[in-house]
Amino acid sequence: MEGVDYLRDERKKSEFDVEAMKVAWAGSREAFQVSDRMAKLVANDPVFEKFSKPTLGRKEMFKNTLRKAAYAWKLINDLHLTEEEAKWLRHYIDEPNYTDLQWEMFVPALEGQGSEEQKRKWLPLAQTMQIIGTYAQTELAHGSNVQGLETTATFDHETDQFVIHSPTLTSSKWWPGGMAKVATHAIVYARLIIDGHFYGVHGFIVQLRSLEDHSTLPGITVGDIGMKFGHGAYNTMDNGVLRFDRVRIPRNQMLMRVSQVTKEGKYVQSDVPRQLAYGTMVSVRQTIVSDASKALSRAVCIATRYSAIRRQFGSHDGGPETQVIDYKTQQSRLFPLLASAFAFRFVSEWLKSLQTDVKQRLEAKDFSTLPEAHACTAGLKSLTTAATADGIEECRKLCGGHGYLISSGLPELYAYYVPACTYEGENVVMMLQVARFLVKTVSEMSYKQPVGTADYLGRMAPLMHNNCDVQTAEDWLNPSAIVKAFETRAVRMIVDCSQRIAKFENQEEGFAELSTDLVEASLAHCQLIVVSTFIQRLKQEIPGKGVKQSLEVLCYVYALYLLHKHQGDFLATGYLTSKQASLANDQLKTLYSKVRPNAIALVDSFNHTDHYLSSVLGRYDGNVYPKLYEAARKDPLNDSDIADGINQYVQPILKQKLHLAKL
Ligand SMILES: CCCCC/C=C\C/C=C\C/C=C\CC/C=C/C(=O)SCCNC(=O)CCNC(=O)[C@H](O)C(C)(C)COP(=O)(O)OP(=O)(O)OC[C@H]1O[C@@H](n2cnc3c(N)ncnc32)[C@H](O)[C@@H]1OP(=O)(O)O
Ligand SMILES: Cc1cc2nc3c(=O)[nH]c(=O)nc-3n(C[C@H](O)[C@H](O)[C@H](O)COP(=O)(O)OP(=O)(O)OC[C@H]3O[C@@H](n4cnc5c(N)ncnc54)[C@H](O)[C@@H]3O)c2cc1C
Repeated sequence: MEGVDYLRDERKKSEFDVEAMKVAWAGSREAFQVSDRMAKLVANDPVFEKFSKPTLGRKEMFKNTLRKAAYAWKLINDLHLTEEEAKWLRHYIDEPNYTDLQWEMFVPALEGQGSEEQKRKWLPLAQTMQIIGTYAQTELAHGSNVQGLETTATFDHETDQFVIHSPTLTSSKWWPGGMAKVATHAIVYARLIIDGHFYGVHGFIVQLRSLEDHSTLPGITVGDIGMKFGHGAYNTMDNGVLRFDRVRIPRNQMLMRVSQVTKEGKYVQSDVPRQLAYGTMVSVRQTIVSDASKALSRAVCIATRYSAIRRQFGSHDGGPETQVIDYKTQQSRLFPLLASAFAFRFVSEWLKSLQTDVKQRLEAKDFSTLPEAHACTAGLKSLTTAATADGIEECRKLCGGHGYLISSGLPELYAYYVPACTYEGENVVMMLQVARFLVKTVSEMSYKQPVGTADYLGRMAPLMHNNCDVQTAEDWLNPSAIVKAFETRAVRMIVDCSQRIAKFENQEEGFAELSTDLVEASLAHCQLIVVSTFIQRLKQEIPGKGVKQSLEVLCYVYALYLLHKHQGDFLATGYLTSKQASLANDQLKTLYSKVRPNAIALVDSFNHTDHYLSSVLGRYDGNVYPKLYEAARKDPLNDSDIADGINQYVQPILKQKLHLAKL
């Protein structure tokens, strides 16, 4: 039997309706149709071919990506694609480039932080790509600490302009995507200075390049920061360095929704919180959570299909060896990742709806849910990107030696994905933001009832004193037992930290001293959100034979896997006995055997095309070995029998050996 037959047999074992599961994964039939249409459009167009990418040099690779981006823009216009379709099209092209910054950061920054007048002027230009923008916040010496940025924007009363300046080497903008070679404009974050007084960091629209010939404008020095981790992965992007030598911009190019500077040089703070200036980061963090489920599902799809094809050991009387997916150890590494992909998918949908709600409230000047939205996006961004990056690497290992080949698709995916743990808020820094929110919530509870994702903190008294009543492994198949365990663990960890901080004379010192425990407490809170969201999702109607039941199994796998992984927390907080933790682990193993017959169908439900996976190991048809062989044959080193350099550097050594032998 060949891999093709193995996957065919696997698909026959499925206990649920795969087409209905595709819809559940996508969120709705309409969402499925849009993404499916765009996936096929990209997969079937030779312009978007990407198998040659690993063999290209940096310049060729960059140019190739520009070509694809230009062609994609043409398609978007020629085919009158909707915003949603265009987003999926870019996603499936699967090559980081300047348009990510244009659509995910530059346009949202204008929308979220521009005044109505500024939006009227700049948005049509950006939305039609008459200008191309980037988001220039991070500097050589400061990224996480936004208030520590050094670039200055000094108001000049006489000319009614701001003077944008890089006073030091360390103030050079460093990292912004698309900035080195493509962006014509940037939203530059700088210290606003009026009459020698510092008014905080604000965003300014600055033109970098001529719209006529693309040359850099006077006073601007811009370039690429150099090659990044992984060959093809993120090197299609021109992350840049940028310096300003007293570049002048009109006053009305400071983003003025949150605060304004008048012609007279007066600083006016609107009646909106200053944190709204960080709004772009909040919205992109939500997109990053959604992207995590896509990246993880991609890696899991490859590792699962390959695990069903790969056979090692266990052959009796010349029969076939065991499929590696049947090893319990393989299942215990793979199936929690499969469950995590679904968990992240559902939590990202929930986060999107939370954000829509916050946006509507902000328009009505209700800022009450902003801190929670910030904590949720920061925390979930951190949780999902860390788990996804680790998960991709685990999938690579699950594929044994072949996982290390570029043709497996996994090394490139990892290298492309792993910076998500750093960009848009370094993950530990983000978890500390969650901790601030939680500690503050606890400290305010005497006069303010916690709501939303923190509402369980308001049920502190019972949660602090109850004990788990699970007695059998079966008892763990109960959503309320699971939620209670996660709530109790989180509440006890948060309260413990809060009480210990309170003992410090200086609360900031206490926070710093306890920061490692606080990060763990924040993780517990975020895991509770993901688990609860999964459970809530299952309370909704989910059509299709066996779909809900399969998702229920995955939900339990996700929750009990976390419980097992963090059993130290659960035991230390005293809610569980070691017997109950061990029962959870027993149940987890039973659940793996329920996932097993459905594993291939579950990864088929992601609806990933072979083009998107770009993996010989993860091919839909399972024809792995012939295609691996074929891919290897195509390596440039195999172009000729005697490679360049052999005659020059190897033959002389061999000949020298002969000479020595004669002596
Ligand atoms: C193409 C491949 C990628 C595909 C990925 C797919 C999708 C993604 C799409 C696009 C991305 C594409 C490429 C990636 C591009 C990357 C871009 C970037 O990385 S841009 C730069 C991002 N930089 C950061 O995220 C910096 C992180 N730092 C911060 O956010 C802040 O400095 C920090 C750490 C929050 C601290 O801020 P500071 O003002 O000093 O705050 P305080 O600690 O004093 O807090 C004051 C209060 O404000 C609250 N706060 C902070 N932030 C927010 C916020 N965003 N919203 C609301 N409230 C906020 C904070 O909690 C404090 O509240 P209290 O006073 O305690 O109540
Ligand atoms: C691929 C990529 C693309 C990017 N694109 C952009 C872009 O388009 N625009 C842009 O402006 N920026 C961009 N960035 C920059 C990115 O946003 C920053 O790198 C990120 O915010 C982290 O900041 P940092 O580099 O200063 O890390 P640092 O803050 O220096 O982190 C270094 C270490 O210090 C720790 N640390 C920092 N502060 C604390 C603290 N208070 N408590 C405890 N530990 C702490 C961190 O946990 C980390 O371990 C990009 C970065 C990458 C990698």
